[in-house]
Amino acid sequence: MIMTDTFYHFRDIRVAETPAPSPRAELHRELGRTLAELNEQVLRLDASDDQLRDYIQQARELKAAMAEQGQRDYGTTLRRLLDGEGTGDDVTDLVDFEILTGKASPLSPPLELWLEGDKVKGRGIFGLAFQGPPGRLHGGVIGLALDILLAKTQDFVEQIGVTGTLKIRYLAGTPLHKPVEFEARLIRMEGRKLICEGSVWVEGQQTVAAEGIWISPRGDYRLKPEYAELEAAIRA
Ligand SMILES: CCCCCCCCCCCCCCCC(=O)SCCNC(=O)CCNC(=O)[C@H](O)C(C)(C)COP(=O)(O)OP(=O)(O)OC[C@H]1O[C@@H](n2cnc3c(N)ncnc32)[C@H](O)[C@@H]1OP(=O)(O)O
Repeated sequence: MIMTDTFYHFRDIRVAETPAPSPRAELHRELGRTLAELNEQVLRLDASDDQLRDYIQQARELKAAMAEQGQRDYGTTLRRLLDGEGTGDDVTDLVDFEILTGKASPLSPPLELWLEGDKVKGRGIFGLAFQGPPGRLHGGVIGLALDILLAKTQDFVEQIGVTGTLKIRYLAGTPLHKPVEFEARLIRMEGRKLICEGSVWVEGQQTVAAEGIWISPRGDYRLKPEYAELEAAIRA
C-alpha cells in the first residue's frame, strides 16, 4: 500500500495490504460472519412449522431494527478514494464489503487473497450455500472467484479495466468444506488488453484452469515501477 501521511488512493489499494481494521470494522466483520453462519444454518433447516414461524418473526424484527439505522454511502467513500483523499477506514469499508472476499459480507466464505511473487493467491472453504452438484462447489461460483483473482493481477500494473473474456475449463469436481486454493498470474500485455491465467487446486490436485482478457477503457497497461522485475516472468 502506497500512502501519504493521511490519505489513500483507490489505485494504491493492494490485496492483503489494507490498513488495520478499526474496532467498528471488526464489529462489522463479526456481524457479517455471524450472518454467514446463520445462512449456512438456514439451508435445509430441520425445524417444526411453529419454530420456523418464530424464526421468521425474529428475522423480520432484526431486519426492521437495522432498517432504522440507515445505510452508509458507498459512492462518497469511493469518490474520496478516487480523489486520493480516502482514509484508512474508507479502504477497509471498500474491501470489506466486496463480493466473495469482503470480510464483513454475509455472502463471503470469505475468500482470502494475497500477493506472492508474480502471483495472486487465494484460499477459501466453501459451505453449502455455494453448492452446485451434490457436495461440490458450483461452477459459476468458481467462475466468480477466478474473475476476482484474475482481476487482481491488475495490482501489478498501471490502469484498471473490466473483464472482457473469461474462459474456464473444469477438469474435476471442486469439493465443499475443504480448503480450495486459487492462483492467478499475468501472461502478457497488449496495449489496452491484459492477458492472464488462473487455476484452482484442492489437496494438490488441479480442478480448474482459466484464461482471461481484461480491457482497460483508458490507457495501455504497463507494469508498475515497483513490479518491473515481473517483466521476465511475464515473458517466460
Ligand atoms: C475503470 C475505472 C474504475 C474506477 C472505479 C472503480 C470502482 C470499483 C471497480 C471494481 C471493478 C470490479 C470489476 C469486476 C469484474 C467485472 O465484473 S467487470 C463486468 C463484466 N465486464 C463488462 O461489463 C465489460 C463489458 N464490455 C465493455 O464494457 C466493452 O466491450 C469493453 C470490454 C470495455 C471493450 O470496449 P472498447 O474499449 O470499446 O474496446 P475496443 O476498442 O472495441 O477493443 C479494444 C481491444 O480489446 C479487444 N476486445 C474488446 N472486447 C473484448 C472482449 N470482450 N474480450 C477480449 N478482447 C476484447 C479488441 O479486440 C481490441 O483489441 P486490439 O484490436 O486492440 O488487439
